[in-house]
Amino acid sequence: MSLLDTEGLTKEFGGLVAVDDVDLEIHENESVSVIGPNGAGKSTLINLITRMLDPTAGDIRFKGESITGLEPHDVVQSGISKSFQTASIFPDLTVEENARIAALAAEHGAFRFNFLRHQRRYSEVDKLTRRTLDSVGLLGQREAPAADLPYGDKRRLEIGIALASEPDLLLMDEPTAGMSPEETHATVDLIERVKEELGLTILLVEHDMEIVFNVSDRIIVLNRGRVITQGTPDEVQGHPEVQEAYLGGVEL
Ligand SMILES: Nc1ncnc2c1ncn2[C@@H]1O[C@H](COP(=O)(O)OP(=O)(O)OP(=O)(O)O)[C@@H](O)[C@H]1O
Repeated sequence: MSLLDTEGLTKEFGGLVAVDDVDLEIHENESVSVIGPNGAGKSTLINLITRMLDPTAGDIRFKGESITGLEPHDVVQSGISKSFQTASIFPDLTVEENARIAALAAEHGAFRFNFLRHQRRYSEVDKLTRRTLDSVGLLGQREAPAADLPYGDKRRLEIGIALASEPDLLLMDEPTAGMSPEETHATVDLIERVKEELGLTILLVEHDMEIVFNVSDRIIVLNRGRVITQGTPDEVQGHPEVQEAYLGGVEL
């Protein structure tokens, strides 16, 4: 069974069809990248899955159940998390405080219906905070104000914050945008490591083809809201429509 699938997923903005009748299937433990030219509908697709946007038509299923009617925080509780760009970090708080807030938010959902067990949960928040920082290699910097972290480490913290809810599916929208080559390498290594260690499934939107071809088991190509092809990196690389649509005919 697929972990996530969409059927006829469509989003219109006025007369513009940003996501057009998209059927996707993402399997457990896969790394899938969505690529396509500017305006192809990649971010809109991710925002539909996190329920930040309402679809015009179609259905989204996670672990076999429709999530199309859920609120965004219920989607997180169901096991889907998105690594937001710097917006999710509180710059005046320390790295540890940032991770703790994410851990608290994650635990809050779990103890919503069980207030008597708050006390026990606090030690779980401690554990989760520590594990979150450890998983992204930031335990050593836990006392630093988040604002003082180098850019690449800020992005690691965001990935950590997304991991605090212990998701099954991690969505990432251009995780290496604005990074130096060294930071990009470190982030790609981090993505691969957390995927292995935490048994994650990853759905990635990315422009950097080196990253896409390195980390993806499968690539989905969008153009004008429609899936024009999908397959392994090798299959997609040679596809004439991809070269035409995505690269304007330039060889990859
Ligand atoms: N909130 C919105 N209101 C109106 N139009 C929108 C909105 N969000 C996106 N669009 C339009 O929908 C289309 C798809 O946009 P989207 O941001 O999903 O593309 P993208 O593939 O992520 O592009 P990029 O690679 O440039 O980030 C574009 O034409 C965009 O202008």
